[in-house]
Amino acid sequence: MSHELAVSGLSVRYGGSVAVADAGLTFPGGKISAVVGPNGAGKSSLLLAAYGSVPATGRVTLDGEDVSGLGAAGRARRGLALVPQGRQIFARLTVRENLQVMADTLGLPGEEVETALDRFPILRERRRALAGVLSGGEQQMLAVSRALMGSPRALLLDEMSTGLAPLIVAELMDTARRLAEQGTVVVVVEPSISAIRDRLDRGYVLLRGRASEAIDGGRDLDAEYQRAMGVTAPRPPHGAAHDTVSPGGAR
Ligand SMILES: Nc1ncnc2c1ncn2[C@@H]1O[C@H](COP(=O)(O)OP(=O)(O)OP(=O)(O)O)[C@@H](O)[C@H]1O
Repeated sequence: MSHELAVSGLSVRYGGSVAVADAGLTFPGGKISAVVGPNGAGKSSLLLAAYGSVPATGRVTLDGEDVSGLGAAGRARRGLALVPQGRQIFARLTVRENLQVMADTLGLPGEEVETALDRFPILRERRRALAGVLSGGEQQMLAVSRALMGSPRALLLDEMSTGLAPLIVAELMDTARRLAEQGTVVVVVEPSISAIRDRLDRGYVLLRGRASEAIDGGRDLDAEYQRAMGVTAPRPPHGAAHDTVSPGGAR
């Protein structure tokens, strides 16, 4: 079954400043969607608001069910999962203990911990290691595997690829693709998608809290983002030379 996550009229305010302004975005299962925007555009705020861990106005629906009235724990139990920026694993617990905490939180049986350890071979190998001593890529795999416990309907990945080697990013994107093929909603949020654009199906550009229309195709999404940031000149008329301007306009 293919799932769907949608937000409409979603706004996030911190005191007097607006981080997300009246956003309306739809994330269908079966596809890898991206939200791309520069630092401070409101990407994390958007994800956290969808997940229910920052106060927001507007509506969030999962498979048509309005979950706006639920907190993060309630939304997690409905099948929404978030890998937050910075991963937020428990550094002083072992890999296995980190997974056990999630199993306990969601009331899952012990076998789920074994399944989570098997999701990436390195996790089983390092199951007794303290999570704090894992490499960045290993920590990200732990965070992703933990988020997948309980088979969520929608997985939100906040800056998953930051600081990771291309091979690790490729492995994580393979996992994302397998999930999407099973109908799971997969949303990746990144300040740059140049390295992964061929792995993306669609997405939105977010600038100063405002989202674009949905854009199909990772390459078109990246091109639109570059254009919006002033990195690439608008596509010239047919037959004319294609100028590339300096990236000085980008933040
Ligand atoms: N807890 C907070 N309190 C006050 N302002 C905040 C808070 N969190 C974020 N902001 C502000 O909201 C705006 C959007 O921040 P947000 O972290 O959502 O952007 P982002 O696109 O995820 O940025 P980055 O790529 O740097 O992580 C920024 O101006 C930021 O300073």
